[in-house]
Amino acid sequence: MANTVKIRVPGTTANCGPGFDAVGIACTLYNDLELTLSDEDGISLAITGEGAEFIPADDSNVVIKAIKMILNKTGHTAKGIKLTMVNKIPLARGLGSSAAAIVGGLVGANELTGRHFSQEDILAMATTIEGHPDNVAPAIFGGITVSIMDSGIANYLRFLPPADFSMVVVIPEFNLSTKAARKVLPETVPFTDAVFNVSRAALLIGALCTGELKLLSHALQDRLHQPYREKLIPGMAQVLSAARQAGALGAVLSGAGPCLLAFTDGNADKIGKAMVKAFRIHKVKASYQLLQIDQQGAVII
Ligand SMILES: Nc1ncnc2c1ncn2[C@@H]1O[C@H](COP(=O)(O)OP(=O)(O)OP(=O)(O)O)[C@@H](O)[C@H]1O
Ligand SMILES: N[C@@H](CCO)C(=O)O
Repeated sequence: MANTVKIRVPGTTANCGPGFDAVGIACTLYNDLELTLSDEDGISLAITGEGAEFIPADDSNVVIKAIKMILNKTGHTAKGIKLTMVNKIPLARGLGSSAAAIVGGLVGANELTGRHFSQEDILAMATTIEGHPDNVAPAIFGGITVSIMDSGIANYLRFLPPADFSMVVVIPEFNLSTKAARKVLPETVPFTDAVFNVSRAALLIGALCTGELKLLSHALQDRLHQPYREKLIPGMAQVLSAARQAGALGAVLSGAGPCLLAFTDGNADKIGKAMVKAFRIHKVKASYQLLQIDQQGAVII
């Protein structure tokens, strides 16, 4: 007995400035997975593309963890897992590589074991593995998502904006794990900073829902995580400022970094080049890509 499924999962950009651990956007950058469950004992893994040389081939691999979670919950008897991955999402750069890996494993295993779980169940399982819902929600549902945790349960809102905008992501040549980027965050923040972020996060969702893109210059501001993470990314403030000067609607740290992301309704190449140049001044090699919002989330292909 062997059955196979192919899954495509988008990368995601989380936080979007003030929406720390809550807001996420699915992006047109994808990992492809092919999963086979069989009676033959053992795990076999073939990875090409981003991070192929760093991804573990044992039970510590988050895709395998995700698959096993579904097998355990369904009592499925498969002994063998064969996985082929073609990765386009760079690892540990702030574009949701771990969320895509987890969601790919869950969606694929769910498909092969009889679709016992809804997308909401997948969100709950993915959040348990990832630790926070802001990347896994858009990886599952596509579009823009706002997620909250209530007594350990993830709830979400998913929407598409009425106005067109693109995202210019600048990818530096070094990586930064989410774990390391969370270690620099404080346990408490000043009340004024909390108010600063609550007001901007509310404005951000309002601006995106109504298409009032000119509000993004205010709405993307953040005091909860970016100021603390700046020291981990040489030139971060200058690269974000270069994006704004080149005409971006606003610019932020993507996820936990180190990628930096500019929102734009034009001038994408000018913005990308200005950001890469500003990184270069700080001796950081970087490249840029133009991304749109992915509307589908994870799909079986
Ligand atoms: N395709 C993959 N297969 C297996 N494991 C992966 C894959 N992609 C990422 N990972 C795991 O996830 C880790 C990176 O996750 P991390 O949360 O640090 O960064 P990220 O998800 O890329 O960025 P962010 O969460 O800021 O968007 C890798 O070191 C690896 O262990
Ligand atoms: N909200 C998460 C996103 C990265 O996983 C963080 O900023 O740490």
